[in-house]
Amino acid sequence: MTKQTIMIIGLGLIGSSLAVCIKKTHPVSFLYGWDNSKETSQTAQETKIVDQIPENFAKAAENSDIIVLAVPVQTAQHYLEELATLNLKKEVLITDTGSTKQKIVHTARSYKLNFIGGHPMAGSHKSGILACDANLFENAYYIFTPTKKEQTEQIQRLKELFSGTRAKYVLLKPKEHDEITAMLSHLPHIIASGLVNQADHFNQKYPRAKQLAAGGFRDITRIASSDPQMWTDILLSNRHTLLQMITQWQAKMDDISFWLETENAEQIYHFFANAKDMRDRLPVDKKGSIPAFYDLFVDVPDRPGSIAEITSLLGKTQISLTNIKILETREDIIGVLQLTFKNETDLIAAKTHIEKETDYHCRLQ
Ligand SMILES: NC(=O)C1=CN([C@@H]2O[C@H](COP(=O)(O)OP(=O)(O)OC[C@H]3O[C@@H](n4cnc5c(N)ncnc54)[C@H](O)[C@@H]3O)[C@@H](O)[C@H]2O)C=CC1
Ligand SMILES: O=C(O)C(=O)Cc1ccc(O)cc1
Repeated sequence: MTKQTIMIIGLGLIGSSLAVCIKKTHPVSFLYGWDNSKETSQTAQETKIVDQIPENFAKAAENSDIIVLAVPVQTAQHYLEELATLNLKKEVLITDTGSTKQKIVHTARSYKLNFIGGHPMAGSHKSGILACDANLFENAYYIFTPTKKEQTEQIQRLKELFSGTRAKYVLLKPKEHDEITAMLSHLPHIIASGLVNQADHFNQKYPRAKQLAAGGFRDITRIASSDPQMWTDILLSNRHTLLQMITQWQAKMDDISFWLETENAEQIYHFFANAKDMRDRLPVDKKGSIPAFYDLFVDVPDRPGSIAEITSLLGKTQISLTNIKILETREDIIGVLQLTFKNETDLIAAKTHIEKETDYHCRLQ
């Protein structure tokens, strides 16, 4: 790739991870970064994730060959509006990373911008520049949503730009994209958060319920830890599709209620058997669409020194942690420590080590 100037707007999880991937494969390119958080901009500058945080947004955008919007989906709409008022280069190509595509593609078209919608289908329930990960997109799907045949050349430019992600590129129509992601990503987020909210209410009656949350509850609700603002934006921008899917979901729940009321064991069995069959046939590609972080949950007694004991144990073995969080700190009970690792090897090594050296119980979810 010839020397290009690229501007990344939004330097959170996705923007900063893309910036690192671009720099890796295109070291001669020049990267501007723009973020409305001073702290994030400062981190991006200090860690050299981008080459420059410009003082003047408009000048930097006008100087860019490619502009990547990696901000929340509603914010991306406003940036398109602003970009449309600038004197951008004639050949400038604008793309985004948002989780929904119809609205943004429509807005870009209304401003006659040279725009291709993009969506790297990998991420995490973590956000912000501190979660930046050069391997985040490896083997994940990276969707582009061109609207015209003539956009082949621009798609090629983007494929080259993002080659360092090592993602698998897929082309979809914006509507197809929004329907598929509504089913496989947006509706599951609603259901996961709904379950947690219901359990929260239940917890008032049985305060120990939270502590007893079993593996299944943790598995299905992991994504309820995602950024609430990001998900509010996503839902509102895929409203019509989601309303239909929620209606279908409600009908499925009505079926279950009816089979329970009528004690219809056969139908209930089919419900589970059919789901098991489909679930067991899902491709085992670990990063096909989702987490790039590996969490270990350790039950620790609530006594001074237990957290330090674990971190120093891991320190001695050179297993590096990317994050540590205390999930439960109430006095009389055992606490849960959430340890996050960058890869599965570190996760398994840490689990084996902690279990060998202590009597703490470890769980993967
Ligand atoms: N988190 C995930 O797993 C995935 C997210 N996406 C999409 O990518 C986009 C970015 O998501 P993340 O990086 O996860 O979010 P994030 O919250 O980690 O990063 C967003 C960044 O945008 C900045 N920002 C917010 N408003 C701004 C404004 N007005 N001007 C400049 N900067 C602003 C924030 O300070 C933050 O650094 C969203 O549209 C999201 O739907 C796509 C795939 C996966
Ligand atoms: O961590 C998870 O399970 C996710 O669901 C991450 C994610 C969030 C938003 C997207 O548009 C794509 C992937």
